[in-house]
Amino acid sequence: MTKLSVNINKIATLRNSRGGNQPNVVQVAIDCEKFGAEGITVHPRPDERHIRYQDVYDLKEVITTEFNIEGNPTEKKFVELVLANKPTQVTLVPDALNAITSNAGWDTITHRERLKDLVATFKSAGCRVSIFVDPIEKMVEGAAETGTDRIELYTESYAHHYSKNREEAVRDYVKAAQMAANVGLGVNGGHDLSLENLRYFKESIPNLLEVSIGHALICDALYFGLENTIQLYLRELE
Ligand SMILES: CC(=O)[C@@H](O)[C@H](O)COP(=O)(O)O
Ligand SMILES: NCC(=O)COP(=O)(O)O
Repeated sequence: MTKLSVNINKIATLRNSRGGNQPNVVQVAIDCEKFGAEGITVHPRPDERHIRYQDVYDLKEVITTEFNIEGNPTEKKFVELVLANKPTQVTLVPDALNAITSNAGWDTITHRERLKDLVATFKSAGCRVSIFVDPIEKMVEGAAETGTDRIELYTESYAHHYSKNREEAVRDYVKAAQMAANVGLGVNGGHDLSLENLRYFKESIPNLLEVSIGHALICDALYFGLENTIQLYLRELE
C-alpha cells in the first residue's frame, strides 16, 4: 500500500500573500486528514516564505496521521525544529537557499559522513529518516550506508518526461527502487507527481511506500475541491 501525504506548503504560500490567517494552515491539515490523507508534509525553508517554523509547532499539536518534515539539515534551525517536534518522519533535502523549490537529490557518497551523523541524531529522537535522492543506483547504495530508513526518489525528471515516453521516464526509478529493496531501504517518492502521472509511477514501483504531493494537488483542488481531490489521488494509489 502506498500512503498519500499531502504537502501543505502551497496553503501557507497563499496565506502569506495577504498576511492574516486565511487559509488557516492548521485547519487545512486537519481537513486533509478528515478527507483521507494518510500524512501531512511540510517543507520549511529559512526565509519562511511558505511554511513558518511556528506552523510546525502548531501542526504537531493536531496531526494524527504521519507528520513528515522536509528540509535541509545543514541549517541548524532545521535540526532544532525537527528535534523539538519529533515528527513521524524527517526527509533530508539538499535544497539551496535561493532555489525556488527542491532541484536535486543528495550526493550520498560525498556527504556520507555528515548524513550518517544526522541520521543517527534524528533516529535517536525517534524519527524515521528518509533521504531525498535522484534515481541513481549508486546514490541509493550510498544512502544505505548512512543508516537511513528510507529514500525519497526525486520524481521531477519522471514527471517532466512522462508525457513523451513514460516507459523511458520511469526506467531509472524502477532500477533505483529495486536497489533500495536490495539494500533494505523503504522507498518514498515526490515532486511534481500529479493525477496524470501518479498511477503509472505507483504501478511501476511495487515497493513504493509513500508519496508526498503538494503543488499539483492544491492546483487540482481549485477546480475539484479539496475533499474530492484527495479522493481522486487516493484512487490513483489503489
Ligand atoms: C522535497 C521536495 O521534493 C519538494 O517537492 C518540496 O518539498 C516541495 O515544496 P515546495 O512546493 O515548497 O517547493
Ligand atoms: N516531497 C515532495 C513534496 O512534498 C511535494 O512536492 P510537489 O508535489 O509540491 O512537487
